[in-house]
Amino acid sequence: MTTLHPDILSLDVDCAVVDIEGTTSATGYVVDVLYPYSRKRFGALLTERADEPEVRRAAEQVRELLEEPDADAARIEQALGEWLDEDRKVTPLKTLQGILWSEGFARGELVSHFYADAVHALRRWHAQGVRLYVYSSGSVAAQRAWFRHSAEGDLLPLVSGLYDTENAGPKDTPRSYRKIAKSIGAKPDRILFLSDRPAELDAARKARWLTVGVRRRGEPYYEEGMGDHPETPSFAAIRITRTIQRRKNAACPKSS
Ligand SMILES: CSCCC(=O)C(=O)COP(=O)(O)O
Ligand SMILES: [Mg+2]
Repeated sequence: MTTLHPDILSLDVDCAVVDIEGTTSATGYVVDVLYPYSRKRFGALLTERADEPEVRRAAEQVRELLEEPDADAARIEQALGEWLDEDRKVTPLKTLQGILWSEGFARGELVSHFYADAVHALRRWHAQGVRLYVYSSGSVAAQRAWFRHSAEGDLLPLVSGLYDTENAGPKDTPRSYRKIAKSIGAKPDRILFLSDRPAELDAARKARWLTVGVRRRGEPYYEEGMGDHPETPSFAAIRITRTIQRRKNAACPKSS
């Protein structure tokens, strides 16, 4: 990484992978708008749509996590509510939220939030030919709806692939980042990861990715800081140069 100006981070990479909550978008919006939206609807989803394969599979995963094989819909709803209160990034919770949110976005009841600097940078990098990916604890279905239904319009065409805790694994585990790098076909040192959470940045670095902590005032990890990762308060301060001659096989093909 080169420093052009004390506040500008200049990086030479082929791909950027972005976290959502706290990084491209405000945690407050997720917690204040999306979480109550799902909480109100879990009961009906678990009872009226219990036979849908995704709902059945998520309910089964909740029972496994609780180690309560006979947990009924009411008990599962209670557990989901507790995980929401604790903001636990548990896969079946995220799957069920993803079902409800994507339907809410499609009906026009929800519109996603992006920080303006993130939208500008994603558009700029995409125009430069930088391949963009998302890695979030929110399910792939939720991510797709989130990017499609933003206040700035449909941002989904900017991204080449979406990763979550189901198709990649937990975000604080280096193995998940190795899996993503393999899936997108990029060398780890040609991938930039942007996140608000130091544990995720640590895991990405262990997988030999480049990391930048996005440290926005008012976000939950602001006070904790980004450890020893380079940090920025805004995507506006990140320049992607791609000056190194592209090597054979260095391209990042499209993924899921
Ligand atoms: C569209 S994803 C909604 C946000 C969410 O539920 C979540 O868990 C995001 O976590 P992140 O990994 O993006 O910090
Ligand atoms: Mg985050």
